[in-house]
Amino acid sequence: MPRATVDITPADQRPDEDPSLAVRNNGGVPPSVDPAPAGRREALLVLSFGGPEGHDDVMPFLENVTRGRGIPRERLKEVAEHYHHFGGVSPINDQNRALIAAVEKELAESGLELPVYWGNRNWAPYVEDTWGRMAEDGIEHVYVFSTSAYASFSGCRQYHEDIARARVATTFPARPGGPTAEKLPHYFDTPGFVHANADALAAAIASLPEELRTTARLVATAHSIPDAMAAVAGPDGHAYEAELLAAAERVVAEAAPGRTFDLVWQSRSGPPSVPWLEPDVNDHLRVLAAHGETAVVLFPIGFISDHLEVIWDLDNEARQTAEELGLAFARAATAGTHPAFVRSIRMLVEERRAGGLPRLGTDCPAACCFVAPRPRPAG
Ligand SMILES: CC1=C(CCC(=O)O)c2cc3nc(cc4[nH]c(cc5[nH]c(cc1n2)c(C)c5CCC(=O)O)c(CCC(=O)O)c4C)C(CCC(=O)O)=C3C
Ligand SMILES: [Fe+2]
Repeated sequence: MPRATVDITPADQRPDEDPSLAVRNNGGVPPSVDPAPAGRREALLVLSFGGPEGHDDVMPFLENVTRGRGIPRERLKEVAEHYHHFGGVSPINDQNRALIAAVEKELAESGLELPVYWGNRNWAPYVEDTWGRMAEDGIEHVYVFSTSAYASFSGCRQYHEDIARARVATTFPARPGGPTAEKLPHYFDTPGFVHANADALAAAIASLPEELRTTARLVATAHSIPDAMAAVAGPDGHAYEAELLAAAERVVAEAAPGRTFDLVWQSRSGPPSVPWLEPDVNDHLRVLAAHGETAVVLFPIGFISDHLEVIWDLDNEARQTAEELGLAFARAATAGTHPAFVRSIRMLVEERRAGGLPRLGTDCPAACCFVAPRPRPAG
């Protein structure tokens, strides 16, 4: 079970009244509960993290990611090395291109005529530029699919802020602010996302030597976040952990019914003095080995593609930890372009176009998941 060491700030004591926060939800345009008006020119935007495309991009990219967030310089140098191992190229960009191609095909096959655009927070194509292009193309409304399935500042609110920033930056005269927007809801519990992860978990279990398949410990992983960020995730706090737990339960129920699993955290950064969600996956493997476990299957449900945090932090670091401990090791793939996942993305769009009830991730309360940027030290 995830640890909860921080008091939840009750929803009614959070700064809901700050109007600037409300403006950041979907760029200040409330999503409609009515069906999409006929004839409106709409698009789908895949909004992602971004990643470097070569050695020279690495440091500027990392500075974009961590601006104002108090990550020590030493940590940046260490993470830069991870990227340099892969020629300075993050796999996330090609993975997003592949996802977009799969979604375009899915939309076309189901008769939904919706152009698909791509924009990132931290690297080209920047979402601000994409927004300008959508405005020029005459797009009036955009459904935003963010490449994170969960609540939290990093996984949800920051994407709302990206949308708001992009709308402010769009000054195209014929359409100031560009298209209106609605961010699609959290999708950790959609059948397609669950099924894609369950398929991958079953395959990873099957990759182990036969005698270990039924006894291997199943370990779900997700990006660690600061305790303070976890405490304010979702309208009542701790939604990041709760949603991950719910997703992992569904995935295990489908892939390995009746078996137990652990949920642990990876890729922590930030100064050691700041508490983040624990245990770390490597520490957890040590505990498992000490308790006589002989095999582990990691399934990184916190991510939707096998990007750097997966292929470095798990396939390299955690695998090495397991080897040192004598634990047999397998790692399940992420959802990627699994057809069931791609289908569920199309269904999210269809659901929003049909109107309907407010959903978390789309209709977030004003201060939901809000974490103030760390103030810079004076002087
Ligand atoms: C919850 C979460 C997700 C999942 C949701 C989502 O996908 O959005 C995620 C995804 C990702 N994180 C990524 C990369 C990085 N994250 C960093 C830093 C941080 N991540 C955080 C959280 C998360 N991160 C946090 C709280 C920080 C501290 C700074 C801050 O408070 O904001 C840093 C700085 C160096 C370091 O400190 O490690 C890097 C380089 C990449 C790209 C990988 C690639 O290139 O393939 C992806 C997809
Ligand atoms: Fe991250």
